[in-house]
Amino acid sequence: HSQKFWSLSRYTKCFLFFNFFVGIALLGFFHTTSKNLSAQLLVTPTPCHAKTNVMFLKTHKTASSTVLNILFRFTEKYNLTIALPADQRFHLGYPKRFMTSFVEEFQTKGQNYNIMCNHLRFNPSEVHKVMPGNTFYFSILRNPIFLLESSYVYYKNVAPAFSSSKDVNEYLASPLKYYREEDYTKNIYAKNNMWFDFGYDNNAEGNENYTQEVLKEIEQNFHLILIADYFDESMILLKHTLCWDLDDVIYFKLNSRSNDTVQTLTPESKERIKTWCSLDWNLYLHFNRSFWRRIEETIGLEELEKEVNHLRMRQKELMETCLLGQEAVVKTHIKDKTLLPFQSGDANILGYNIRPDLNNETLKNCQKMIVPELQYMSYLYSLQHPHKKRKPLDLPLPWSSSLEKTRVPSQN
Ligand SMILES: Nc1ncnc2c1ncn2[C@@H]1O[C@H](COP(=O)(O)OS(=O)(=O)O)[C@@H](OP(=O)(O)O)[C@H]1O
Repeated sequence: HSQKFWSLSRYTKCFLFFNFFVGIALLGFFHTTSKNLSAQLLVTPTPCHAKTNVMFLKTHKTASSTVLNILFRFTEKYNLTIALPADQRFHLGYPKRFMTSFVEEFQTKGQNYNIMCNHLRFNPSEVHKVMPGNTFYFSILRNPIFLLESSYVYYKNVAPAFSSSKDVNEYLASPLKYYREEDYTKNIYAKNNMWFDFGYDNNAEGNENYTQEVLKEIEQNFHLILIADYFDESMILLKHTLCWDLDDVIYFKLNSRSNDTVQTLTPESKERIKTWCSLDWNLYLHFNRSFWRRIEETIGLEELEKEVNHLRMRQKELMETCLLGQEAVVKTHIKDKTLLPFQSGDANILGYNIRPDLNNETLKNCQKMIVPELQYMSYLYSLQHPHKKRKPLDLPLPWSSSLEKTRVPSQN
């Protein structure tokens, strides 16, 4: 064969060589194209279904009211059922460990709730009786340094450890002077409050074995732990994990304070919080690490940044549409008193004013983004339990004045 080939004319040989190289080039082209195609098929996410059975453990002073508002709006948008506090209660029995009897109509509804998200102290066996088997469990943590300062101001009149000290720095200089374990139920805000909310002993000795065991248990009970200090990143991770739309996690920051009611922690105080609240500190460090690991393994940092930017753009757009002045205002500047957030301790909790020129539909959507927790919960309660006595809330609700005509919980 090789002899035959060499006896061919120069032109024929050139022609054959040319064909040979074109063939190789085409082969290479099709090979890479098909490789790209199959790679594309591999990375194209299989279409997912939005998860609608969700339990959120609402921890204290961790941006959890903002998450609650997101979940309340989601409940309404998809016509879901929600496990709300029974009778005249505003919480699901907190600080008692959760019991099914704290839920309105549990006896008749059984395991037929989609959402549960009001304050409760976690108690897995009882929570599991209320929520369906395929429920998604998540919660949120905040850096204990900022959390403790926020709690100090907000629970100043509730926790004896706080009310008996002058300010947060004085408290942290010698907490044992003010913190008495006998005041157990009222002092929960003054030491390892997140640990307590997850159902554990906030006064426990934090040895390595015990801490690791608790962390493992929390990992088994919860599918996701968000971090309030990276709230927007948390919302993107939540959206991806639950297969929700971007608009489902757009929010306005709720329950924040005026700057003049924020106390400045000294560097020493900041260090002391790490030891005084060492259980919470370890909890935070552990889940902050797993939060970022999860992001890297799923969304990736580059995509995360893109989506966080989208979220902020959409949030800005909605703030321009909805809000007068486009920012939170102090309580005395809130014009519509039905939108006044609950005030507590030394904190001046901020609220919002809605633009006066909105059409009905937009007005309603905007109001839902800023209506404070107690008002929104009472509204959902009267919708889901129309035959029950209304929650004892003084404030009529902006979009259903006929439903709401009852009295306020006392403000301290
Ligand atoms: N989106 C977002 N990002 C970051 N931080 C936020 C957000 N929303 C609320 N917050 C801050 O969370 C604090 C209120 O927490 P909670 O709503 O959990 O409080 S409560 O326990 O329900 O009373 C409160 O903290 P402080 O202002 O330090 O008190 C809020 O400012």
